[in-house]
Amino acid sequence: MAEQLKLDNVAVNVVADNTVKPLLSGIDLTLAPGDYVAVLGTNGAGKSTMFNAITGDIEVASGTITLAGHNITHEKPEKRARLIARVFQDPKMGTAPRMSVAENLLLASRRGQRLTLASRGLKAQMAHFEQLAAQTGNGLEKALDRPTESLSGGQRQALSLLMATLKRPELLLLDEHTAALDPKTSASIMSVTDKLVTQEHLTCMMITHHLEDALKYGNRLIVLSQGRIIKDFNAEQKAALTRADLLDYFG
Ligand SMILES: Nc1ncnc2c1ncn2[C@@H]1O[C@H](COP(=O)(O)OP(=O)(O)OP(=O)(O)O)[C@@H](O)[C@H]1O
Repeated sequence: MAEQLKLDNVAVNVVADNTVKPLLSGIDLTLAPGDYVAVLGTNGAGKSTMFNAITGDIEVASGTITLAGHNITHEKPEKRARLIARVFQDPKMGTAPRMSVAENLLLASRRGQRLTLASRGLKAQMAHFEQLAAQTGNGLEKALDRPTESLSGGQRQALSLLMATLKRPELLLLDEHTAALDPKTSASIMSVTDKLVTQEHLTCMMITHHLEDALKYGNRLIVLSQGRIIKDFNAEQKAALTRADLLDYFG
């Protein structure tokens, strides 16, 4: 199997009150290119810590992390950010508030390059940005000149997703990215997410507490508990799962 992401026996510890507390232990996970994995687990199970270990926001105590053929285990987060895009729960996290939607998209299109906001560059890209924004189905294309702080949470999260995927990431990490949205907006952001991930065949992990979304989207589903992966369902097994099966893991 081709390997896009491989976590090999990854452990993460923190020291609190002079004792070592394991946050992640023995994490083994291999994703093929295009794998789209729902990540479930109770509060505190270690889901965000696993993402932090991959992005370098927390150091691993042992084990190795390989992404697209690069051993990134000890690389700085800034360097990994060229390969990894992450969308957070808070719509304010992903965008620069005073800059317009189009300027944010231009920045995202130049991720990893030197930043110059030449208006010529912006003009040349406007038609492309309009087309991209229209895909999200929430009027974002009519707001290209507006500062992102004036957008709705849903529009802002749609923009965060476009920015995360504009320059194809080797890995897309979605960290409860619909949790702060109302049910209708959340459903619409999930459908944009699904379109972007499947059309572009992106390798993606999505933390969610919405069991329906975990069942509906993606070709794999993993469950974390107490810092370990306790279940890894493939597409066939996932298709046979029910909400009740998943609820058992939250007992
Ligand atoms: N930097 C840190 N220092 C100390 N403890 C931490 C640190 N980061 C996470 N933890 C602890 O590790 C455990 C796992 O946290 P994590 O945020 O990964 O859980 P989670 O599965 O994402 O939970 P949630 O669903 O609530 O977001 C929690 O008990 C948390 O308090």
